Amino acid sequence: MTHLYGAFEPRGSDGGSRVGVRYGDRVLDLAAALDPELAAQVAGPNLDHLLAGGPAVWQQVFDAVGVLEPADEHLHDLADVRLLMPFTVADYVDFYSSEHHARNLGRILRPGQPELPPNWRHLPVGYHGRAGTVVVSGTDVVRPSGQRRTAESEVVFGPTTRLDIEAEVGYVVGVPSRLGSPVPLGAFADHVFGVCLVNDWSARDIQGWEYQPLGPFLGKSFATSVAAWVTPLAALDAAWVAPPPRDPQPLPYLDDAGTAPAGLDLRLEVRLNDNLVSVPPFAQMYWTGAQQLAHMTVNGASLRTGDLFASGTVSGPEPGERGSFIELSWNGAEPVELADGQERTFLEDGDEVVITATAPTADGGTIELGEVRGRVVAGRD
Ligand SMILES: O=C(O)/C=C/C(=O)CC(=O)CC(=O)O
Ligand SMILES: [Ca+2]
Ligand SMILES: [Mg+2]
Repeated sequence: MTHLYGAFEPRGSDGGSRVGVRYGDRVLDLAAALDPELAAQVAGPNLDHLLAGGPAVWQQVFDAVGVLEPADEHLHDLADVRLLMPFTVADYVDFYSSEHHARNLGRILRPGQPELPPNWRHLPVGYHGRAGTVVVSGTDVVRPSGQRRTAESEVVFGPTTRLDIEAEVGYVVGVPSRLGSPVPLGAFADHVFGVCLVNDWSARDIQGWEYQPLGPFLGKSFATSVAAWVTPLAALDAAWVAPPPRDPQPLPYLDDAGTAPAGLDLRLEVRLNDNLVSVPPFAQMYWTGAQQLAHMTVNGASLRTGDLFASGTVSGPEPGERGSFIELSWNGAEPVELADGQERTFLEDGDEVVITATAPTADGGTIELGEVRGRVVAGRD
């Protein structure tokens, strides 16, 4: 058993979608396996009902899953099911909280200017994304078309020539909050159910032309992939680590000095066509999920069940720890070598990207988060 929760539908059945827990290469029909009272908490086609249940219910289900001895009849081979979106995405926010990523992008896109914008160390910079185009792992990603400006300053339209990934970790909100009531740092675990891996696909040429002054728009809204599996915070007890030191000290609503460690020691791996191209370290993120949540609601903006907020691209200090190809290839100047003698700057049609991650456990082992996988297919004419 692993504590990975998702939604699945047995192939060729008309029984519909339901909540599943991952057992190796099988998936357990959770509602069928739990006693009726707890089963009611995981009712429905996906995790939405469980998410709304709140921390006491989450813990009850987690504990029950931990001691289940499921009957074979409730287990389905992964090969015989279709994995679906694990929850209904309400709002989607994406942050920019890796200092290494932000500095790299500053150097690449804004040479001659300070690497970090002046606000960066004072608040977790973010933008609102497009919830309706968040897709489950395994969904093909159609190469988007859009406007871009050529090196000769001509404005043209066509398929992106600089399609990229962003390896990220997403937080899944379960418990809503009231409009007008900020969620303080200490209330993070009252609202957030768990995490899932995210690939924030990005068309760098579209993005570079459109993004000033209001930020990313069509260059990122064509698709964002999430893992089919959500890992509850309860499974990450041994993964909390102190985030890097902050300078300057954040304003009080963001100041986590003296709180329990709020960084997460997740180790990501990014593969392109089965080549390991990067190992981004999530423990080094400057701003934590709790700070992102506090910032996102400090103006009184409310949360809804199913809100997804992503960390921002995870990049570490080393070249092999960068979570995007614009960084790995340094804007195309240094192609990434693949094992078969091929190289890549940005993605080609047919390329498949898989992001995986592990987290430490109390006994010195690791658990795996659910992967996020996506293949690029040619744009439609
Ligand atoms: O620095 C920029 O202009 C652009 C940055 C990004 O595209 C990154 C973004 O989406 C936020 C992140 O993933 O960190
Ligand atoms: Ca992003
Ligand atoms: Mg996106």
